[in-house]
Amino acid sequence: MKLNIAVLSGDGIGPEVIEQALKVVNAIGKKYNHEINLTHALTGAVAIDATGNPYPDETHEICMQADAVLFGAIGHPRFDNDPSAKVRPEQGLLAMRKKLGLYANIRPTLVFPSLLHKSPLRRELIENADFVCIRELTGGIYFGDKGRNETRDKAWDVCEYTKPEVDRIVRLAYEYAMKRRKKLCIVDKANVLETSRLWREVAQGIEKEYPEVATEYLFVDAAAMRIIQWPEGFDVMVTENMFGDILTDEASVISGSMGLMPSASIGLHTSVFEPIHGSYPQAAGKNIANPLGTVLSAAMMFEYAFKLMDEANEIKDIVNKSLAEGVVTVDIADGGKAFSTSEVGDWLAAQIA
Ligand SMILES: NC(=O)c1ccc[n+]([C@@H]2O[C@H](COP(=O)([O-])OP(=O)(O)OC[C@H]3O[C@@H](n4cnc5c(N)ncnc54)[C@H](O)[C@@H]3O)[C@@H](O)[C@H]2O)c1
Ligand SMILES: CC(C)[C@H](C(=O)O)[C@@H](O)C(=O)O
Ligand SMILES: [Mg+2]
Repeated sequence: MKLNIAVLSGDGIGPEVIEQALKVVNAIGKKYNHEINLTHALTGAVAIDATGNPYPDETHEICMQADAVLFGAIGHPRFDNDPSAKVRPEQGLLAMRKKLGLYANIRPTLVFPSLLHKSPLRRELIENADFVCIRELTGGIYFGDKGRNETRDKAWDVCEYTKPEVDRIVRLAYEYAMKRRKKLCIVDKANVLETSRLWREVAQGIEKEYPEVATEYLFVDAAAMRIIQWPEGFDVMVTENMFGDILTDEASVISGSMGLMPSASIGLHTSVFEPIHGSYPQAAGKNIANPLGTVLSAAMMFEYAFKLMDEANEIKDIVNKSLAEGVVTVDIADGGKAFSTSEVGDWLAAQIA
């Protein structure tokens, strides 16, 4: 098969983790006889430096033409520490999500048997945890009107959702739950927010169409608690944009490292596959970042974008093998030998060959 992949490495550790994922993608391509065509494009701080725009039109065109996008991470401390910056790397990520219509961000919480000891949560609490957060990705407070008054001593970010936006993501979550253990938790703040009351109203209508699915409604504060108190109680969770952002970083603690968590963003145009972590600037250029979240995002790309399950499963298997054999970066080395980012990538690719 011909697989045309747009590669947006971005900033910080982005290029380092993407390089490892590409070693794996190329090895899989070779083994399974796929023609892998990679087109690299700029986004984030590097795109601002080169073009003034964090998501240039040319990058968007490349993404639109591709079969899938593999995305590293964006963000740079020089913007994080400058509240008055007019253009920011994060705007590039948001523009990409909006322009590609990526309304559903699928973030599985992965529990690896060989890493149970790395989680701050007790083994018996997490060993059976297996849930997926479906995060709405193109609406809410991220995309509403934002601004300052003339004297710049008042600021606002408006949270908005329309019925069709809620309808499509809740339906997607129900369909997802139907293929799993048929449990759906709808996370909102309907006791306070009007947008959440719209979510609940829409969800209650759709709930009737899925009598086989056990539906539960939780307020986001209670959900945050439940994630660490009883994670195995969840199967599929669906929530709005910002709640999903925060809850999935929290859930990454269960797996043992933020560097392990993959995601798939799907919607109207080309799907994007990216780890949930950021550009981790403290580690940039040091060859220490964990590449497995990006490698597992590549596995999700084979599964969701190309429907190539053998390839996806082989990637997941070799990641499990690397964890079991201790071929891991410092964040999960647990005092044992820590391999560099590139050594882990080389090892994974060599297993496939
Ligand atoms: N999707 C994205 O591109 C994305 C996501 C989150 C944050 N950001 C941006 O990244 C920059 C840094 O943000 P931050 O520090 O809040 O979040 P971050 O995810 O970059 O890092 C938070 C912490 O997670 C751990 N971590 C993250 N990635 C890791 C990896 N691959 N291996 C091992 N440990 C890892 C580290 O302990 C790190 O200190 C900011 O500019 C932010 O806007 C981008
Ligand atoms: C960098 C930021 C805009 C982004 C988000 O909040 O969506 C990030 O935290 C993520 O989770 O992908
Ligand atoms: Mg985030």
